[in-house]
Amino acid sequence: MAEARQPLWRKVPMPSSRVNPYRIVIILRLIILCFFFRFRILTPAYDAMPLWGISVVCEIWFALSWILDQFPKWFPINRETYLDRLSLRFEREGEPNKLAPVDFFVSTVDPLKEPPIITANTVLSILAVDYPVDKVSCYVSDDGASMLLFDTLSETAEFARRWVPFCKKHNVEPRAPEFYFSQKIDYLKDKVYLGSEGALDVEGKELPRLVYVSREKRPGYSHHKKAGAMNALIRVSAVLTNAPFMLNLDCDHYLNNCKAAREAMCFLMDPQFGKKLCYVQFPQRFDGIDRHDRYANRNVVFFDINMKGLDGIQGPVYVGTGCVFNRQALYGYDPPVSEKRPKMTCDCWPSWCCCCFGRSRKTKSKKKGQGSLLGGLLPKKKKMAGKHYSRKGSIPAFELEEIEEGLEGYEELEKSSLMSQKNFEKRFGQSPVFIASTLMEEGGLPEGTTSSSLIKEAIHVISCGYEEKTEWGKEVGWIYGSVTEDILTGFKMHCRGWKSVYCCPERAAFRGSAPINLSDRLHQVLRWALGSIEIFMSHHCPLWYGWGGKLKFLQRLAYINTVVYPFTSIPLLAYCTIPAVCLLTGKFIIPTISNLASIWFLALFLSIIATSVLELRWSGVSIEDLWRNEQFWVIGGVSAHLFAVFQGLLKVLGGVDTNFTVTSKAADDTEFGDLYIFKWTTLLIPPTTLIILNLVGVVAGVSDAINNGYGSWGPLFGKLFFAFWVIVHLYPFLKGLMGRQNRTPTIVVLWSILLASIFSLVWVRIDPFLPKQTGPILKQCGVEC
Ligand SMILES: O=c1ccn([C@@H]2O[C@H](COP(=O)(O)OP(=O)(O)O[C@H]3O[C@H](CO)[C@@H](O)[C@H](O)[C@H]3O)[C@@H](O)[C@H]2O)c(=O)[nH]1
Ligand SMILES: [Mn+2]
Repeated sequence: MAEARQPLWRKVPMPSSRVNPYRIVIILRLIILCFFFRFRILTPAYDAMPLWGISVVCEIWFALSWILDQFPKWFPINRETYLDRLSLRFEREGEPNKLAPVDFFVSTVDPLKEPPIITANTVLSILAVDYPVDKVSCYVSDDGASMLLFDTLSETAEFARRWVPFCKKHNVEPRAPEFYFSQKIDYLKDKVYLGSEGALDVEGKELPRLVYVSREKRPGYSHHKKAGAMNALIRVSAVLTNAPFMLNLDCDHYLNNCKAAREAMCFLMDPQFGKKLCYVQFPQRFDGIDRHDRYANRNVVFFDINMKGLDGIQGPVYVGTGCVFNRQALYGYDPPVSEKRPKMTCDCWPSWCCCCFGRSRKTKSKKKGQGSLLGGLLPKKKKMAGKHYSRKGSIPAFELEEIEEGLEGYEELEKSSLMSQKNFEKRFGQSPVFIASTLMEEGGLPEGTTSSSLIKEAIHVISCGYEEKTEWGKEVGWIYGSVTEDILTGFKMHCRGWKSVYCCPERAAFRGSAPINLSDRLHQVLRWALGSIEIFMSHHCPLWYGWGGKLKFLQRLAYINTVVYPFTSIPLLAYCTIPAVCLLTGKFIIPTISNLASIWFLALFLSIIATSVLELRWSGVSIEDLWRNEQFWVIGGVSAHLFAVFQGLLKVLGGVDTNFTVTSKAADDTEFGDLYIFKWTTLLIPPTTLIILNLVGVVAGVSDAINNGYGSWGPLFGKLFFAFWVIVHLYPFLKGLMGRQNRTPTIVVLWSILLASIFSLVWVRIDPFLPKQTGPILKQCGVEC
């Protein structure tokens, strides 16, 4: 009994011996940065003002983006769950099982890029989940309305009758057949069970529900891609099963740990803490990535450093898959306010940290009536469900009293019910069954409904006109307006004051596939960056949206970072080009460097290295992963991100729409997206140009040094170092460009040759080996000549 009362999870703080040095170095780096900028700004290069100006602007941008990236990692934490206590508390012998029901959502759209067998695997892994069967329902959204998938799913359902009992009997992991059988183990070694009848016997044993959903689509209606598909699933599932929690997965992310749903319940069913949670996010882990992870597909730095940092503030961002939602949060409600007076400080250290600073001011200024959308609706709820709902939490207490006082006469009650019915329809659309379901906070279906009428209603709520003139996609459900609907949806919830939790069980909860070739990968980051730009240019931009709300300051910094990072491509490209330009024109951006100044340069480099090393130490990320991350930052930065910025501008200024190109899930993609050749070439040009520019710069530097002696070795070394940096960073890109994994369109090669010829021509014009040549390069040694 006492055991059952114990907490279901625990925050595991990072040891202070790890975090404190890390924080000290961050502060030092900030101070050094100030001195560095003092030097840079006070010593302009008078003969190369534009170059100097550009480089300083770039440096300032880099510093700002560093701050945006760094400070949300100030309070990293880990969490630990206790599954045994969960089942002690909610699964007592002889009593009905009290674990909360969960609706699983799987989305798929393109049967060619996402072969149905992948979805089938995911579905099987869900059906075999270690959770009470009557509490599991699996909804598959097929945006492609593919007959092939429909057939596959009916076969899958049939196969599940064998597969599920087999998994449970032998306790296998993972429960996606393809991945289970691809493990190199001798299945017959210690269990000879294939002949046993029991494993095949499914009679009498219940299986979880499996529902195939393909929403209606018509020309002339906007379908809002994945977000639209998810919103259709919210409504269908509300009508058919209405579990209070839903687990959302992309079709390729199968359940790798059959206890994943239980892990999430340790947080969501926590009596106090759970009520404030909008979702529990799991890290994304991947199969089938090349051993060296050339294109940083695993995103380890993001999943093991940034997300753990956010977990210590208001919670991880939602990343689109592997996430268990609280249904109430998706309905656009505010989290319940705790019974106690609102705390003036957060759990952060030190207590005067910026997030609390912002908050204590806000609590005072909170206006009456704010966030009380439901104020007028409360009586209706009471009437309909005959139960007191805790959504009271979202309404300031004094206001609630007012409402209750106003409810004296029955007439008034009727009137307000009518009003609220209207409000509900405005918000959720015209489905009485759906609206009734939203009031059942504990889940479950309204009484007196027949399954045939429910199915009819389910079809009604996925018709394409259903969302018109409602709040779906604006305040309710997955939010529309960006191809990275995930970031936007999570952001809105955090703005409302919800918290989220990052859950990293030892055995990865889910595993998915990632694009392995360069073209797919660049396309993916292009889409992500585009999504960010879309948010940046919308009214949901975290730079100005929701100030005065409940978004913590550091959390806001993190969200700002997620929408502005693509812009870094511009200074990055400029900064990478400047050295070559310097060498070609003989004008330098750092005219003279004093001993003191060189100390700031050195200190800056050292502190950059030190932060990385200390970050690796508290997170356990390997140096190789950090390196890949850095490399891909440059590769994506000078190509896909840059392109996204232009495409985003085009969209806003010219109204050119962005499309959602689904990432191929099959490991061996055969065709090279023939439709997108033009796009690809455009993407591949900037890095190619960059490399050529730098090679030219290096050659220029070498010949210059040979011609002019000792005087120019300094810039030459700088140049060599820089070329090394660029080449090392672009190495995986080059390999991808040349390698077999990626069939490069001939056009890219042609472009490169063309660019190379242009530069060679320029080179011939300024050949410093010719005696008495007074080309631009020779000017640089000035007096010495
Ligand atoms: O009209 C559409 C388009 C996409 N999808 C589904 O959306 C999911 C994500 O698409 P994918 O191409 O795999 O995107 P990734 O880049 O791999 O996905 C990451 O980034 C996306 C945001 O851009 C998130 O939506 C994803 O969940 C997240 O895993 C897939 O299941 C698709 O089937 C739909 O259901 N309908
Ligand atoms: Mn994916």
